[in-house]
Amino acid sequence: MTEWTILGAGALGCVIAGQLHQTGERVGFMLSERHRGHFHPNLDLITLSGRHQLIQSQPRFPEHARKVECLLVFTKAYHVLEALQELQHLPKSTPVILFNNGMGLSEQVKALLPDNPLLVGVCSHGAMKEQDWLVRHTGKGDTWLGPLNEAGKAWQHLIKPLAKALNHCEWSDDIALHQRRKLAVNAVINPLTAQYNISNGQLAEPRFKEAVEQLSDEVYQVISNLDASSAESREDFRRRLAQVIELTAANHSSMQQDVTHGRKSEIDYITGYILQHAEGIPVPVNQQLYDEIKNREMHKTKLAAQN
Ligand SMILES: NC(=O)C1=CN([C@@H]2O[C@H](COP(=O)(O)OP(=O)(O)OC[C@H]3O[C@@H](n4cnc5c(N)ncnc54)[C@H](OP(=O)(O)O)[C@@H]3O)[C@@H](O)[C@H]2O)C=CC1
Ligand SMILES: CC(C)(CO)C(=O)C(=O)O
Repeated sequence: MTEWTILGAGALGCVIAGQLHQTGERVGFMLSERHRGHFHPNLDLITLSGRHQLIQSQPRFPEHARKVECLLVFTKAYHVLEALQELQHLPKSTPVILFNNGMGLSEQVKALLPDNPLLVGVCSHGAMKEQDWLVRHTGKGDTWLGPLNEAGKAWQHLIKPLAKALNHCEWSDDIALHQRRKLAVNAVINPLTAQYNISNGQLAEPRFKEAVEQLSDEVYQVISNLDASSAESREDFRRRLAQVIELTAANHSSMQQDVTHGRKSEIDYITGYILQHAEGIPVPVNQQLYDEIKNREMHKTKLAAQN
């Protein structure tokens, strides 16, 4: 049986590890330097039903990379390249699956790991880290898996154990389509909730109607222009967006949480991707939100450096 190595033992990585462990899969964590020399308790996962599930796992560090059989990457988008670069002994035959939100990393990962089978996972489960090694599964979702390069196409069979563990996992030869659709939703919900410091559900209030409409129109135009042949209709996009807002109404988006806690956000890979691919389509609301969130990040970094 293949062992799944989770690179990025944060909220989502721990939830997926817990789900895999529950169905009898072998799971290991590849940890960051921050954890070296520290005590590693068992992972405590609070399931959707509120039960505590303790997961025993062998901690690994980059020098153990040659033993990795299948690598699932759950770091934030801005840590993916750095985290992969540390795994110098990763076998060329090991499949690597990227689960980060946002887009714009594919070409750099392909250049970094030209021989490995590369895949993308698009996952809409919800997860929240309550403290180190205490993680809550906050919502069930779908998972799509697909190839990022030619070698990745041979790994379709991975969907079977993933579907068993995660409730749903389907293969898509056009995984970029699923990435773009998720990006479009994130590009509306995340920066607005971060900027106004609100929960996802508050976006449905009348005071945000105009902002949501303007931003979703800009995002829709840019995303549909990327591949007109697979574009959904504007109405379908609006319906899907409203559904996510409703289903995650009580949640705070990842960007809202990052910005309020003074952490770096994934804005460069979400709104930044929209700005980079606008190709002449006017995107003033995206630009304004991008500038404001980047300013706040810069201000927090300066304050942290002074302290
Ligand atoms: N949380 C969610 O509900 C969802 C998240 N996503 C996406 O999944 C990705 C992960 O999100 P989330 O789990 O919330 O993020 P977290 O910040 O909770 O977890 C990221 C983890 O990556 C670890 N990490 C960073 N650099 C390295 C490294 N060099 N080596 C090993 N580990 C490293 C961090 O380690 P440490 O801090 O311990 O050093 C941290 O534990 C993001 O792209 C997010 O947008 C997608 C869908 C839902
Ligand atoms: C779907 C959404 C907006 C749920 O909060 C999300 O993916 C995120 O917060 O990054």
